[in-house]
Amino acid sequence: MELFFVHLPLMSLLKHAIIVAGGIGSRMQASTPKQFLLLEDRPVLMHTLEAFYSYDSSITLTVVLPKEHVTYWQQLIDTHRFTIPHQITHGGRSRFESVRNGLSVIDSKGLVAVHDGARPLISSAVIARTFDQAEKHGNATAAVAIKDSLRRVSTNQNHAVDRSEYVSIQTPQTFNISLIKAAFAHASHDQFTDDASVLEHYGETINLVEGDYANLKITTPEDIWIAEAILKSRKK
Ligand SMILES: Nc1ccn([C@@H]2O[C@H](COP(=O)(O)OP(=O)(O)OP(=O)(O)O)[C@@H](O)[C@H]2O)c(=O)n1
Ligand SMILES: C[C@](O)(CO)[C@H](O)COP(=O)(O)O
Repeated sequence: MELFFVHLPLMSLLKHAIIVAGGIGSRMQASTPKQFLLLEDRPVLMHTLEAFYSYDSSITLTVVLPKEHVTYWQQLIDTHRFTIPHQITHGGRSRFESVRNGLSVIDSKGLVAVHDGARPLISSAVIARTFDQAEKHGNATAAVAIKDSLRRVSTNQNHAVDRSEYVSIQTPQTFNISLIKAAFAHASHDQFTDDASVLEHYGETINLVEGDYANLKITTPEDIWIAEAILKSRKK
């Protein structure tokens, strides 16, 4: 008797992204939180959402905003005729709390990319890399090699350290949803500066993938000029 095997295509897991934009941007020293500042013709946060939507228009987008800026964001949506679908939830006092709030409104299984709203230049290639690797390993975090020399500083001294032992961590940080929710539920404090650290604290090994130097985090005023220069160079 002959047996026939039907090869079904592997079903891809459902994709979500939480875009955290719940901070106040104190280091930018602007009157409006940096995620709403104009980068060329539209707010930083719109560039970020467009990047995820152009990676995959079927992705579910959750935006975390400071509660007191939700109305302002809705006005910006009208002004800029912004049509990318997304749900909104409120931020917390720390980035950790904002991500946790974002996770709490996602009730399906699959993969979730957590990304800083303040990283508007993220490429489809880096987003894809984190989703592909998270599908295989349960988590994937974008990282780049350090370009500067590094020194460890203490009160009265400083010492050179070997920079090849370090990488600079970016977002997206992409996870199996059940796993990252369990890690956030288990966390004993809210001072984690990123989500991979929350998962590591839960006992998992972090899987690094190649990020992109252009995926800068808008943090201080000159970052806006640099981001605009990068956008301009992409149009050439
Ligand atoms: N309570 C917070 C703090 C930060 N973030 C978001 O996390 C990302 C990275 O944080 P950071 O660059 O530090 O933003 P801010 O906290 O806004 O900036 P600052 O530290 O200069 O005040 C940003 O997109 C920011 O909006 C957030 O959603 N909720
Ligand atoms: C998540 C992050 O962007 C990875 O580099 C970074 O840790 C955020 O840190 P911040 O102090 O909130 O800017």
